[in-house]
Formats: sequence, C-alpha cells, structure tokens
Amino acid sequence: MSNEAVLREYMNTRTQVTYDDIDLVAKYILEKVKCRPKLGIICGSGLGKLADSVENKEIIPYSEIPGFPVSTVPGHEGKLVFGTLGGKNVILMQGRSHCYEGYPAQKTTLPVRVMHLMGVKTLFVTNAAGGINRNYNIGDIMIIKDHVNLAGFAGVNPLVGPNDTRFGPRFPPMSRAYDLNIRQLALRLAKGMGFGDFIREGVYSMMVGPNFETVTECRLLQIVGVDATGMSTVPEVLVAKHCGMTVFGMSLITNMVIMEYDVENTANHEEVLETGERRSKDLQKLVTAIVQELELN
Ligand SMILES: O=P(O)(O)O[C@H]1O[C@H](CO)[C@@H](O)[C@H]1O
Ligand SMILES: Nc1nc2[nH]cnc2c(=O)[nH]1
Repeated sequence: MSNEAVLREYMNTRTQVTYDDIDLVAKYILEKVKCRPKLGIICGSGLGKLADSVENKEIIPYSEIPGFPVSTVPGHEGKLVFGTLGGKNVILMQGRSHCYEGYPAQKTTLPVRVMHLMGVKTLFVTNAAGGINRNYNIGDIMIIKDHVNLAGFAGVNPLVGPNDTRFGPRFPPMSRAYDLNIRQLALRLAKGMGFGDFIREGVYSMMVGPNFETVTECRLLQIVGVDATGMSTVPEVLVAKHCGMTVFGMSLITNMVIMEYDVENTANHEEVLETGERRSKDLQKLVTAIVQELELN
C-alpha cells in the first residue's frame, strides 16, 4: 500500500483526531503544493467564485486529502485552492462542510487546525445568511462583529473534548473574536468602492440546521440582537481563535427570514445560491482589496 493509502486508511479509523494526526495531514498537503500561505479563506454557500481572483492556482480536491470532511451541499465545490490573492499567499477553501451533513463539529473544523499547522495566522470566513435585521436587504454584505453560538447552547462546540494545549488553552476567551482593525479596514474599503448602501456590520448566529428557522425562532433571534442567521462559521471561528488566529468574517444576506406567521413565501437554498451569484463580483473585489492592504505576520 502507498504511504498515501496508509494515511487515508489510518485517518478514516480515527474517532478522536489528535494534534499529531492533524500535523500528518498538514504535512501531506504541504508536500503537494509549492505555496506557503499565511492567510486562509473559507467560502460560504455560492461564494466559491472568490477562487476566480486567485492567481497561480494549485488545487487539491477535499476527497483526495486523508481525513478531510467532504462537502455534500450544492454551492460547495469541495476544493482547496492555493495561490496568490492581492499579492499574498493564500489557501482558499472552495466550500465547507456543516454539522447538519452529519459531521461532528470537530470534523467540520479540522481544516482550520490543518491551516494553523501549515502556518496560516489569519482566517477570513464567509457565509450565506438570512437577514433577521429588518433594515437589511437581500444582497447586503454584513461584516461580522460578533456571534451567538446557539448550537453551542445545545452542546455543539468543536472545543468539547480533551484539550491539547499545543493548539490552545482549555478556556479561550471569545469577547474579541472578530478583529477590529480588519473590520474597520473592510468598512473603509467597501465605502470607497461605492458599497456604502449595502455594507453593514452586525451579529451572526448559528443554528445546526438543516431546516431553515421557524417564525418564532427568528423573532427570538431578533430579540437577542442577532442580525443574520446561518448554519456554519461559528465552529470554525471557535477553533481559529482557540489556536490564536486573527479572524475576520463576512455574511452575504441571501434572503430575508420569514418573520410573519402564515405567509406564503418560504426560505430556500436556490435563492441563497442566486444571491451569491449576483453579489459574487462585489465580494471578490472587496476581499481582494482587504487582502491587498493587510499586513500579514
Ligand atoms: O453557511 P454557508 O456554508 O454559507 O451556507 C448557508 O447556506 C445554506 C442554506 O442555504 C446553509 O448551509 C447555510 O449555513
Ligand atoms: N439558518 C439559515 N441559514 C441560512 N443560510 C442562508 N440563508 C439562511 C437562513 O435564512 N437561515
């Protein structure tokens, strides 16, 4: 059996993935590519076209990487794209996996720890989300200033389990999860690009899904100060902050959640993908400009 097949078989048998397992996966990937990224980008539903802006691409499908969670949802291509964006070396995940696909939170976030061990210090997360804030419109881009881990209230948290301090502390703080400097930079650049009418800053919440929210759930989220809701991102951010990464996030408001009882229209994934397609060029432009101006350590 080849080394690759041995690693694949070994990773498939792991129920508790350790630091050393993740290190093996990181080394496996680094052997396949020339690029040494400092910045990671995770593309949300329908936002994988961000990869179009990456130059000198080297691509590995998730299915070829031992232990990597493979996305099963339309709008998530399942490719790891290395290259340069805005003059910086990046690794971009064209699609993510979600807990509702049946993966434990530890598995959906494995790529973040792999990036960490590959030397990535800054993580950009993007997602498609439903607008809870009634002042928002479909197509708005929301810079994430904080999150509510509603899934965590029900025990879904990738940091549950034995803690390896080589990744981070047992009790990581989460009060400044989303980097203020990058948020301010993003807001300034967005306004400079003429995006002032549709750039927002707000709070994201995650429920596990896969169903969209009930009317009363949306009303509950509104009461606690949530601006947009989705089914991802939070586990990735928890893991990234745990291992000391700088994090920046943006939600594309792909639909407005239903807040009135007994109305005809309902949320649907097709609308989510359509809005992603419509705003994809603007998002590409904004992400590229932010990356260009960022000083990465
Ligand atoms: O969060 P991302 O991956 O962008 O996807 C969002 O869009 C899908 C629902 O349309 C859900 O997976 C939700 O989480
Ligand atoms: N939970 C949730 N996820 C989404 N992703 C895109 N839109 C939505 C939404 O309305 N609710």
